[in-house]
Order: sequence, then C-alpha cells, then structure tokens
Amino acid sequence: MSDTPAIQTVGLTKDYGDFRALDGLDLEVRRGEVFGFLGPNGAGKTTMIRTILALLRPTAGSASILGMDSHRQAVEIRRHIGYLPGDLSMYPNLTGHDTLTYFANLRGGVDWSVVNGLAERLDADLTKKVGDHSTGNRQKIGLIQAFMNTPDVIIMDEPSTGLDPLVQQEFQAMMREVAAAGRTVFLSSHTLSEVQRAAHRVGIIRGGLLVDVESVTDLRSKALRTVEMAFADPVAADAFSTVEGVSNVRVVDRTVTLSFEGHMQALIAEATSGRQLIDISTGEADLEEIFLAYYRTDGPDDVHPAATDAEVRA
Ligand SMILES: Nc1ncnc2c1ncn2[C@@H]1O[C@H](COP(=O)(O)OP(=O)(O)OP(=O)(O)O)[C@@H](O)[C@H]1O
Repeated sequence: MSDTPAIQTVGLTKDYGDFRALDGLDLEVRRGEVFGFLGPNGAGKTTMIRTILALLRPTAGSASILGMDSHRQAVEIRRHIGYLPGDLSMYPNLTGHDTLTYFANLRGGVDWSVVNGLAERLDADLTKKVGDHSTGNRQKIGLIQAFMNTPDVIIMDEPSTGLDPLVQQEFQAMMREVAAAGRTVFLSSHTLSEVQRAAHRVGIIRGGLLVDVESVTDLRSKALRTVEMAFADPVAADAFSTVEGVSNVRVVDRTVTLSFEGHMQALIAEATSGRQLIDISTGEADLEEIFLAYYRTDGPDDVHPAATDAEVRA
C-alpha cells in the first residue's frame, strides 16, 4: 500500500447540470509531498476536493486516496485523512476547546498533547467562543482539527484565509514537517505566493482542466530574472547573446547585466568558460508572472508559460 499514490484521479469529471466543472482530470499526488492545487476563482478546485472526498459523486472517472476507492471505501479513507473545507462550519457558542473535542469525538478520540502543541504553534486561543473569534483565529481552529490526528493525507481548501504572516510561516513549517515524515499535504489556493514556499509541486487548473503539473524548482527555472555579473577583464558586447534563455544583454566594460530564463548552471558555465567571474547577483525569480500567464484565458491553452511570459514582456 505504501507504493500507491497519496491521491490519484483518473479521468475525473463532474458536471453540474449542463455545466462541466471538472473535465477528465488525471492527477497523481505522491506520498511525502506538499502539493499545491492552484487555479483562479471558479476553476474547479473545491469541486475536485469534494469529489475525491466522496462529498460529490463524479459524473465520470474515479479517484482514490492511499489506494482506496474514494466512494466505495469512503469510511476507511476518513480514518487516514485530515480535511479542512473552505467553509468549515462551527458552532459559534462553543469554545475552541469544545469545538475540537466535538471533532475529536467524531474521530474516536485525540491525543490532546498534539492539539495543545498545535494551538501553541499557531498561537490559537482555545478558551474563547468560536463565534467571538476573527476569521483568522477561527481558521486556526480549523487547521488544528485537520492536523490533530496525525493523518496520512491532509487535504485543505484555501487554508491560509485570514492568517497573518507569522502564523502563515508556522503553518508552512507544519506542512513541511508532515511531508518530511512521509505523509502528504494537498492544498488548494488561488495565489501562488501562498504555496510556493511550502509546496514541492503545483498543479494548475483552469476552467475544469488540469493545465500543468510542475515542480516548484522547474517553475523557478522558467521565471525570468535579472542577472548581474562582474568579470576580471572587459567583456565583448555580444558575449552571452547566443546563450539560450538570455535576453536584454547590456555590457559596460567588465560588468554584464542580462535577463535570464532557464537553469542557472547553463549561464554560469558560459560565464566561467575562458573568463574570470568575480561576482554574480541575481534577482528573485518572479513566479507570480509565470502563474498569471497560466491564468490568462485569452491565449491558446497549450502555450508554454515561459513563452507566454516572454510575449507579455515583448
Ligand atoms: N452546486 C453547483 N451547481 C452549479 N454550479 C456549480 C456548483 N458548485 C460549483 N459550481 C460551478 O463550478 C465551477 C467550479 O466551482 P468551484 O467552487 O469548484 O471552483 P473553485 O476553483 O473552488 O473556486 P474558488 O477559488 O472561487 O473557491 C464554478 O463555475 C462554479 O460556479
């Protein structure tokens, strides 16, 4: 069972009447990874999550979690997963502690030292009534209930809603720890910045179609960044202009500034071949721009994001 994917969908399709919200989704989420499921509003993220959790019946195709069929083995699956829906309903008059006790009882008990540890990390007040909490503080209770049973797979729909930056940082550390322990995190989001620090891979969905699945490292290599290099000797004006992924080359005596899109070692190899490189600095890869290229609905579907990115900048 440990070789089977954490989550797998095959041709997963969901229609609401005449409207196709999910269109033949083939996706494999590995064990031990944080997987970010990204897409604009209305792309089908919640529909996908609700379908794989058997809260919705697929129109076609199938889904499995830890090798178990989503629908036929729904009860067994519940024992192994943590789930934070986008609209978790809680009783406003219950305190955080009572709310978590309620969720724990549904699961047949919980280790309170884990709960208290999570509450401390997220700076969550469990003594206050849930209805008196701000959105972000209520969300912390939701996160605790998703993590508290040390589940094999944690599925979360827009989990960072309302969390302040410090809490987000802690939450990202929690996700990374889950993955490091060989367990799996699947989270949906509509903003890349929310997942790029924690996720190993991202799947991008648009209009019910899975547009791409990429590792964050590969996404980064597709991002255009500015590179500045200082050399021991003057550099020819046309140096670097033939290197793949290089554009906007400016050479001033011993300093070269250029835009680069690709794996860094290709550029470094060229920079150090027959030259003495003294210093190099690069700007932060702008993943958001790549992601926006995926989001745009006015271009052809099969456009490579980097090409779109270049078009946008041209
Ligand atoms: N019960 C329903 N009946 C009809 N259409 C629906 C229903 N639920 C969702 N839809 C439609 O299906 C599409 C996908 O919705 P879904 O909620 O899955 O998107 P999402 O990616 O989660 O969006 P968001 O980021 O806004 O939460 C949308 O166009 C939505 O209007």
